[in-house]
Amino acid sequence: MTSSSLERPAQQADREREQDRLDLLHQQVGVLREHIARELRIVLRESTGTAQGQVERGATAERLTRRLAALDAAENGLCFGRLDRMTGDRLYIGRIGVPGAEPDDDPLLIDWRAPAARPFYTATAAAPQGVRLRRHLHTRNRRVLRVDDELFADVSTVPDDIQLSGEAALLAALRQSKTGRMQDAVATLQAEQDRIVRSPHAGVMVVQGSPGTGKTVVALHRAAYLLYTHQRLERSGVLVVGPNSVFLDYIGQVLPGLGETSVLLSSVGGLYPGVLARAEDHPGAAEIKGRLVMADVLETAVRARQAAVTGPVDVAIGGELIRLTRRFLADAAARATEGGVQHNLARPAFREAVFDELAGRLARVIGDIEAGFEEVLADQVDVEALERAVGKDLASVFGEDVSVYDIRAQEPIEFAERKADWLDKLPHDPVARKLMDSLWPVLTPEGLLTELFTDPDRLAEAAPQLTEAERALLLREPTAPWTLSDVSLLDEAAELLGFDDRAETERAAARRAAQRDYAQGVLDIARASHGEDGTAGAGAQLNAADLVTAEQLAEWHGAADLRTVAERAAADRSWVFGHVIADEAQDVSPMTWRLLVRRCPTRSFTIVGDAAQSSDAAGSTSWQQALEPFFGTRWRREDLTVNYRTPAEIVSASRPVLEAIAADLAPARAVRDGAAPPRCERTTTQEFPARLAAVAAEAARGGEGGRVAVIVPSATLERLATAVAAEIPGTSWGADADLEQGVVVLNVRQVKGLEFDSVVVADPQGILDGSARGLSDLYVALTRAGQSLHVLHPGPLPDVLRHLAQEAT
Ligand SMILES: Nc1ncnc2c1ncn2[C@@H]1O[C@H](COP(=O)(O)OP(=O)(O)OP(=O)(O)O)[C@@H](O)[C@H]1O
Repeated sequence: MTSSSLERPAQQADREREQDRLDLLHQQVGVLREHIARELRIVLRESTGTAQGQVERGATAERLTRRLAALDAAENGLCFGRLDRMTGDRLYIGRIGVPGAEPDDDPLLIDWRAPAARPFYTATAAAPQGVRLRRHLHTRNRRVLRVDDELFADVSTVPDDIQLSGEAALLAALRQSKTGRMQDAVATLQAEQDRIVRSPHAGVMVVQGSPGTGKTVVALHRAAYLLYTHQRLERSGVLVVGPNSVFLDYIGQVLPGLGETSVLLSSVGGLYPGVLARAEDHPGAAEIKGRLVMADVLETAVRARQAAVTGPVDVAIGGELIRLTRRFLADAAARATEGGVQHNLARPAFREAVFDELAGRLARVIGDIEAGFEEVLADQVDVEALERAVGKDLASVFGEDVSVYDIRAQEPIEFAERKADWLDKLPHDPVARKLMDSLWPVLTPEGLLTELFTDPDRLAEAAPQLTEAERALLLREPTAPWTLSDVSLLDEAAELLGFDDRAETERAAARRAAQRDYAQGVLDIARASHGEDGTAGAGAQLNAADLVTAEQLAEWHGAADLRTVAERAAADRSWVFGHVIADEAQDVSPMTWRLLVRRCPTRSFTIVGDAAQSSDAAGSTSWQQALEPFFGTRWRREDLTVNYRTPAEIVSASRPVLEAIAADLAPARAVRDGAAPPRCERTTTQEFPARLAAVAAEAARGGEGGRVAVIVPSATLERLATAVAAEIPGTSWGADADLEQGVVVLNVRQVKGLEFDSVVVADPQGILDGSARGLSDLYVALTRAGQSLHVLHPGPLPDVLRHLAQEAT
């Protein structure tokens, strides 16, 4: 590969000069920090005032705390670049912007997201964009270790291969051993990535790229960029959705490291507040639950709980048998839900209609009886005497407040009073309450789904569109855990059912806890800003922690909701995000797309993924097909073309698998080569677990502190992981795997989006046979390695990997 520019060796004098600059920057950040901490202490010291004042102070404290957090986050690698322009001026590029000491001074540091910083990522020898020199500063613990320069002046050759910005810095970043946590790439973003990160496109953008092309890098940096550029997003927040919690752990540090707190990272299983689904369905069940038709199934299931009776309903109440006709109930149900009112919200209207009918009928029936009495009595008996005689009995039948006086009252007044009387009583009447619970029960999403999937009759009634075999796949035990594919159904059900008290109560409790935690956080920061030895910093008089406890502060701020945007959004199903970023989006099911669009009705989406890596039976292999129902044709596609993760030797190993998925697919070009060719080894079924453990141990020994993944078929994960753990203590595996351990054992679903220095793919045929999209799964497994790949197969090698055996012999 040809370099895009001429690099010159870093001079010691340059390094020293840059060290001076870095010292100045850190000093200025220290001044800023002390200034903000002092403001925060003043806010905390102010005595309580009006409720409005408290809210405003709460908001100010939150803003200042966020600024302190952003300064903290920028500490490592504060400044990483310099641009010298042809015009002679010079810009330093870093994680945050740092103003000069005086208001009129030029900024000391430009935020990487500012327009002025752009040429740092996009200038090339062919199109230098006014840049004469681009310098990368490599720093650690506030020390400048090295500088790499690219001079764009006097370049006589134009590159004919991949154009890399800051090639030396990029390759140095890529050579580092993996830590089990993704690092940000602000210092080395490449031009094609930068274009997507900064895209002004407000609608739906699909970023397609082969494994290792930096789709996740682009997605996360785009979130940070959008938050920087669009202030409004700070209030509404950005939602980043990933495939599972191991993946979220892997990427979890990137955005806080960039100082961003308004981003909610969630796995698909965590998108419904109050439930963290981890279990997986049978692939067949997952596929069915992901179909859009499930929205109709749930709607039918809800309707079946709305007075959907097959005949009249007889109610034994008030000593009478009142018949409610099917027609009456259907009309009342239709009126209650008119205009799309949700089930639980429609219940009061339906109840009012039914109670009104019951009360009227009871009042009339009793009125008729009494009128009959009166006629008979008027002819034959002394009414006054009878009143005295039966008054007691009537009261015992109809209640204390039905007096004999009523018998002689005027009919309309009498009827109205009796009806009103019943209307007061019915809400407390056990028969009436039971009637309502059976005709129109209050439903929770969890209850609705449990009933639906545990009762074959209910399911058959709600899902006539599914075959009997399909319905059988959906049936489960009442105690079965929620699965990943249940989450979008729970959300859909919540949408149909409407407000649910229980969730609100939980939310209020979470809010109180968060306020306490927040208050403690404020105090911790105030304490830290006060100086490690407990003495006040320049100009400071009091330490907030000396003044108030976390509880007092939480109470004092009670009127304001002090949680970060991400925390508030996480607890609120109805939160509307300003932008949604979906990673590994090829696996998102239609029902989950429906949920995501509800979270962002303005349809501002960045969708990143690789159609060839789709292993979810409910996902899609075609963007057009997957997105059309939700976004029509209003989306734009961008492609990433360079593979940063996998060396060329490993890319070639996976190529035939990719071609078997679809003949027209080609892998992205690898930025590196020179890795050892992948190893392929056959073993026997008996020896397989022990041999796998030995191969993993060998990879761990050779990895120089790097990370090793053993990727196995789901069906044999437990057994094989146990064998590996017996050989390598500390081996971690499964849905809770700790990626910071040297060796992890995972199935393909768990390994999605991750990367390791060395990868052992165990039993490729088992991986192929493990799902309907086995080829895509095998492709994912083969493309996780940054340094070395080993394939171990008990039994014959699958056809798509034959070339490995030939290369190995
Ligand atoms: N500009 C860059 N600078 C430094 N490292 C980069 C850059 N772009 C990508 N990388 C590195 O390349 C690797 C692959 O990136 P990433 O995980 O974003 O790829 P991906 O396209 O999401 O892959 P997959 O499809 O497998 O999920 C990561 O280690 C990432 O840090």
